[in-house]
Amino acid sequence: MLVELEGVYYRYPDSSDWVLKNINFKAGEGEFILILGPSGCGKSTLARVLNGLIPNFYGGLLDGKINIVGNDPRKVPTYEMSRHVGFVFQNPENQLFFTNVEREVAFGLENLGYPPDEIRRKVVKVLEEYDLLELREKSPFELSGGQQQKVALASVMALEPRVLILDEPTANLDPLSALKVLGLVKKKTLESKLATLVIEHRLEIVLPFAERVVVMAEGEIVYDGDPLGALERYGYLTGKPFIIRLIERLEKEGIQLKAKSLSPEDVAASLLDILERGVTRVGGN
Ligand SMILES: Nc1ncnc2c1ncn2[C@@H]1O[C@H](COP(=O)(O)OP(=O)(O)OP(=O)(O)O)[C@@H](O)[C@H]1O
Repeated sequence: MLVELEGVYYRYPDSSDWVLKNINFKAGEGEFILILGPSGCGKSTLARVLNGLIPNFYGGLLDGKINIVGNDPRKVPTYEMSRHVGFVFQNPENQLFFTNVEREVAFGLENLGYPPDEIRRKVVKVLEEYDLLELREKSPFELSGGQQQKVALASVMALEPRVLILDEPTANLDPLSALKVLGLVKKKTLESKLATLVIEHRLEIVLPFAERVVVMAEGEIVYDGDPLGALERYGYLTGKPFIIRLIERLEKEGIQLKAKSLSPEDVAASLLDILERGVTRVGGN
């Protein structure tokens, strides 16, 4: 397991009650997990526990068993945690500081004391991987929202973290850029055996990538399971994604899709199967 939380409670220095209550959560290699829940339920607070900003930066009272890639954030400084846990903020502008993309990506590695030639090698590799090599001399602030998001992601990925947390990664992106960024993250999660946690409201875009959904409410985890179960119980939290509305609309017509998952590939395969075999209506109107 890369992440193990057992009976975790947390309160900020000025909170009147626990903000996280009895959190039991594990995440292993290659998992892509979507974290859902209404505003104020504790999603960002949970992310801060995982990257060590809680308690190292925020203070407060943190209780319970915590193991993040073999580390307890209460015993390890935040910069050391950043080696293991990559965190991409909702607004990438807030984590970009330098006058060119290359410097931006190199910064974290310099901070961790890597030798210059190793830094150069790692920077080029990550810039290539994220299709940013041509933009290496540009200021991150001249780039589009999608490109900035990729630079923020590349800067974090250059440190080769085992756990990746994305806080509303698609908030500033058009749907196509959002799909591209998430596709890249999903690929990386599987290839490098990361545990990736995505906090996101735009279910429509993230759901097809997630095999596991965690729903939080008032500081507790109230659901941890497959995406369909989460939608059945908590669909009202965010509105149903397009793909679910499509499946329900077809069911109304008596056409049942036998998709293995909600990924566009599986839904398309199921639709093609129907086209090939012809429609067999079951009930419906
Ligand atoms: N720095 C802080 N100091 C004190 N209380 C805080 C702090 N940050 C968040 N809180 C409180 O902790 C609770 C959980 O907030 P958190 O930001 O984790 O929720 P969230 O689910 O991420 O919300 P959103 O979706 O709006 O980002 C809320 O009641 C919030 O007011």
